[in-house]
Amino acid sequence: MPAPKNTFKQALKEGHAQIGCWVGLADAYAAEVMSTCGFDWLVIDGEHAPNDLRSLRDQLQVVSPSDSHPVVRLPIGETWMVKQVLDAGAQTVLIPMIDTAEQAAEMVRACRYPPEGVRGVGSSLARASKFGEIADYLHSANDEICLLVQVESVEAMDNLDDILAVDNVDGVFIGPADLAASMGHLGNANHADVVATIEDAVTRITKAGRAAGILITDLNAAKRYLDLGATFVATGIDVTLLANAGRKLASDSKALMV
Ligand SMILES: O=C(O)C(=O)C[C@H](O)[C@@H](O)CO
Repeated sequence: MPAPKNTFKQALKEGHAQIGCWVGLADAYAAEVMSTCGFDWLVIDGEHAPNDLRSLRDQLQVVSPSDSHPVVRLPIGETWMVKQVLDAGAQTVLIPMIDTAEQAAEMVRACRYPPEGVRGVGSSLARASKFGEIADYLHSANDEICLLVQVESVEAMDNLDDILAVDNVDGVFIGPADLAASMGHLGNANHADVVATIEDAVTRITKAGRAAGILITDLNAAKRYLDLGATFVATGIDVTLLANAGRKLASDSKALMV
């Protein structure tokens, strides 16, 4: 029995657009709620949400059985972190702050067992292999891992063509907030220069035959990027959805007393 088919990776290969959402409440119960919403993918955020390996695992356990594909974002691109989350059962990883082709190549190696890579062998202990039940996991896992790298700096944009030339990078995600900060527009991802850079990057990624992704909560902008060829587009954040809905209800409710 081989490693489970990564249907998200397959969808990106076939150019089928996937709509996703950020999951930052760092709680399995909340992640399970989000997995019932109908998103094609959910980012279990280990970078900006208060997650650790156990909470990432817990959320993988509740999201994996759903129709929403779990994508685990690491805090940073460290080989040992990739090893741990892949063993915990993540099949798709999102690596932030990738600025060079060398960094991207290092993450490719981290995702793959030897001889193609350096992923440590511990499948007999790993949830990924169903604790050894998947007898052929070691020889089938590489092809079912989906590596998404984030380009979100001026340096990354300068190096984008080199990053796109790295084999076995399955998708390139643009981080608008960090890109804006890197461009000198901290907090203003809607700045015309930032938007122009994003549109250029989506076009270049798509022309290179790679999957382009982004997180953008403005649905008009999301449509624009989908039209430019982006195929993994997240349009919301659970934390923001909850906070904004709560604030509006509190305000509307208090208005009843005026
Ligand atoms: O830079 C970005 O934008 C992203 O990478 C997404 C953010 O990290 C996400 O937390 C929303 O702000």
